[in-house]
Amino acid sequence: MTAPTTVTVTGAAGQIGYALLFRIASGAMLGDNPVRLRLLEIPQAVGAAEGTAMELADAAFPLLDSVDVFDDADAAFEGAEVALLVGARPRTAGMERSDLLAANAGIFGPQGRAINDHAADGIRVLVVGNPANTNALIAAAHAPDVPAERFTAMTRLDHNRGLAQLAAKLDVGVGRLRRMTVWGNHSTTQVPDPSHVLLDGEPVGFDAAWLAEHFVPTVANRGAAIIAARGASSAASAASAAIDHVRDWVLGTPEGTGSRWRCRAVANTPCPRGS
Ligand SMILES: NC(=O)c1ccc[n+]([C@@H]2O[C@H](COP(=O)([O-])OP(=O)(O)OC[C@H]3O[C@@H](n4cnc5c(N)ncnc54)[C@H](O)[C@@H]3O)[C@@H](O)[C@H]2O)c1
Repeated sequence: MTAPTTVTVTGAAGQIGYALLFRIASGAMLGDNPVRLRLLEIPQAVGAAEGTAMELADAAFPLLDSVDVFDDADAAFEGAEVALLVGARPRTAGMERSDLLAANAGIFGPQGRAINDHAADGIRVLVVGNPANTNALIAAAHAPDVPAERFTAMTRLDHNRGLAQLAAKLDVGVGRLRRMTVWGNHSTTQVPDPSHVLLDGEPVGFDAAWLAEHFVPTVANRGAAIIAARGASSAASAASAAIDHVRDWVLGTPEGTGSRWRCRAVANTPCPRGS
């Protein structure tokens, strides 16, 4: 039998955590591979995380090897091969950006150190908690023994939002589109870019005015639109994007989905046809 992969998830009792953990346990993230879940929460939320662990057990996932709950980062990251850093300090009313960064540095600095000292050698880290890019940088800076490219910040939700808008505009299924790009930060200043998008493998053009006036602002402001409609921030779609990000990173991108960059720039090998 294949040895289980150890996956650590922080913020496990939060709304993204609740949507994420069941999909990891089902095999949606790592395929037909058993998983060992290690959940990290703050002490006040450990009880809620234990409730989620009970539900995970009750779901009887054949691929779920074990679930353990911790309030100590060193223990939670022990042997981790994949880490999803979801828990973060949200910005509250009256909070300056500098206060937000300081509060998150107090979370992601120690977690980076714990990853450095306790995770498996091949650890892959996805930072979801906002401000995701800055938090990833902080975590990486505290893990000098882990190659920096092992720390990533999530833009996949913006990517998926872009694909959904394009598919609706073209009136096609999202699965027929490839090579969506998002430049910049996970924030309203991002630049979603469909200029390399292929429909069924063929280039497709979009009206410049539609892109500037509808597409870019819709994708960049989608988070706020979800909050306005739902009364809570994106959770299931964020969890789904995290699953997509890690699955493609660990198992490889589907054919025709941007492997050209990877095979040229990273592996320095010729790209397979159709990539
Ligand atoms: N990158 C993206 O595309 C994206 C999309 C949506 C949300 N987010 C961000 O993801 C984060 C989580 O969102 P949510 O809706 O699940 O929030 P939430 O408030 O429902 O849950 C956050 C959880 O993190 C926990 N937590 C706080 N500090 C922690 C610490 N030091 N260690 C472990 N756990 C800790 C909290 O107890 C809570 O259970 C937020 O920062 C949110 O802004 C990012």
